Amino acid sequence: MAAIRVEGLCKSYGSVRAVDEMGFRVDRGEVFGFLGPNGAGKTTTIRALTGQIEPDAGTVRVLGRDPTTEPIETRRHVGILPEQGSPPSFLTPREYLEFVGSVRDLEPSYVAERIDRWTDRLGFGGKLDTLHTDLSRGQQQKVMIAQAFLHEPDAVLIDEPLANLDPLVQEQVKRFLVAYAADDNAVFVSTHNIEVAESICTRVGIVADGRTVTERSLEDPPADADPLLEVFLEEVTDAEARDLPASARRIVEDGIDDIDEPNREATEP
Ligand SMILES: Nc1ncnc2c1ncn2[C@@H]1O[C@H](COP(=O)(O)OP(=O)(O)OP(=O)(O)O)[C@@H](O)[C@H]1O
Repeated sequence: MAAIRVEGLCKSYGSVRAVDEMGFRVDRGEVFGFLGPNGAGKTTTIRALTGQIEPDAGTVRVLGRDPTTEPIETRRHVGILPEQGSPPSFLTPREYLEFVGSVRDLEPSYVAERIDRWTDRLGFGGKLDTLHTDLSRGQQQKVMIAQAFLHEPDAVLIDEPLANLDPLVQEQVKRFLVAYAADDNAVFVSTHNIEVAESICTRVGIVADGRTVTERSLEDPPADADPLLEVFLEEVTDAEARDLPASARRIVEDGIDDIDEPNREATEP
């Protein structure tokens, strides 16, 4: 059984079709990269995976549960790291992580051990009892990473995992994500960052215009495989071109220099 399965997912906001027949699956053992440009429908898909919105159509399953009908149970079993999420300003990291542990029905001694492990791993031990409001954005991101993994979930949904982190911590988090997936867990990473995807993902789905336009394994790629950036640009440009009227499509497909020049002589005074 796939850890995460999405089939024919559609979601509109008024007249905007944000997600249009989206489909992909993520198995245990994979770091799946959800790669797409701004407005491609990534956040909307994550909101469907976490039960925050009701799809107009399609099937979504996370660890065998339907997030639409079981949003709380689904969220209890997965780890979620939202892109814009920040811990509550009026709590310290220790208080917040203890709160997350109690919401997840974890034993206090287990939570204390997990807090120690995460503060060591990410190096915010000195800030455990400082109010979040007095932490830097990167330090707050570390706390958010710790909360997502506190209960050792079988599947994690991560939006831009390395935002605001310094290069050293980025490297540590990347290695951790790879090792976490290798331990028979499913890691879903939504990102714009092709280098991040290339360095940690076993497979990527390129998303454009509300759907997965192509998927590609990054494990043992053939020597003549096109670079991921090239594939990404080509797929995204193609998807954008499909939505344009014919005249504009020619500009996108041929490049602006290849468009026939209007007869300047005829129009110039
Ligand atoms: N609440 C909303 N109301 C109306 N339109 C929305 C809403 N949320 C998203 N959209 C539209 O849906 C489309 C997909 O948005 P979404 O946020 O899912 O994209 P995204 O891939 O996460 O983009 P980004 O990388 O910029 O965060 C966009 O055209 C966006 O303008």
